[in-house]
Amino acid sequence: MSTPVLDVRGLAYAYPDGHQALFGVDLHVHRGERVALLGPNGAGKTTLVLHLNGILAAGAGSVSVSGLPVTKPNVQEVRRRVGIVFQDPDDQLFMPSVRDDVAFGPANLGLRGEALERRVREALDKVGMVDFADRPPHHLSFGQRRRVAVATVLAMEPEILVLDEPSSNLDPASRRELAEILRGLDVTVLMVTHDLPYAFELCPRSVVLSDGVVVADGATYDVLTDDALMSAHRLELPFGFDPRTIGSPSAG
Ligand SMILES: Nc1ncnc2c1ncn2[C@@H]1O[C@H](COP(=O)(O)OP(=O)(O)OP(=O)(O)O)[C@@H](O)[C@H]1O
Repeated sequence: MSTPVLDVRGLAYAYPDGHQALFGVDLHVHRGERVALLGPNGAGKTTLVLHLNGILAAGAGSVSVSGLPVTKPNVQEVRRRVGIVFQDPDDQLFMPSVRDDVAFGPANLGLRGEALERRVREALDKVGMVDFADRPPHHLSFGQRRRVAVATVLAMEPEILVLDEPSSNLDPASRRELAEILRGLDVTVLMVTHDLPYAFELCPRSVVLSDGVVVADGATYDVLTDDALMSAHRLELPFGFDPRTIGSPSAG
């Protein structure tokens, strides 16, 4: 099989106060996959994500992105390859205009002039925000800001897009629109979420992390319909949502 885009092996991590958050996590994500990372509060999902672009350094084990180890000397290239969209778009948008925010990363990589303009336009086009290029980000709705945050990451042409709770704080229409955008992207996706219907809709595969350990890794349908697994790890389907009555969504 090809080199995984994301290859996490035996990853263990303890915070400086001694709290052990990850115990030997293995996770392999291949090109084009969309994978949901599920698990109760405190499972270690954020801790894992912070290792993917070198914000945290592995205590034991390793993380590689398309064969490149996530280590200090590689951190700049790793951060181009791993695009993380954090939960709060305001953590990612700080320039006077949408265009400037989306241009910031590629300009840092040395892109200029028409090449930079094109990169920005393409990224905004992917999230349906071209018409907002001249607007100050703080004048946009929350849902629009989240889409711009996704564009800032796409403009780096990452190998993997990591999304932390992408559906949080979105109204139903914005939630659906973002799902359509994400489904249409030609990029590998790892999505951290407590929104199990969103995981079901978007990600054919789910990985469940609990107490710092991977306790399940398989088809999202199988994970969400495994009642013993779900209750053992405090995962609950919202009232009225039953994957069995919907059936497996297409992987497309
Ligand atoms: N800076 C820190 N120092 C010490 N312990 C921490 C720190 N950050 C997180 N933890 C602990 O590590 C464990 C994993 O936390 P983490 O934030 O990775 O979980 P999570 O799965 O992302 O949770 P949530 O779903 O609530 O976002 C928790 O027990 C948490 O209290």
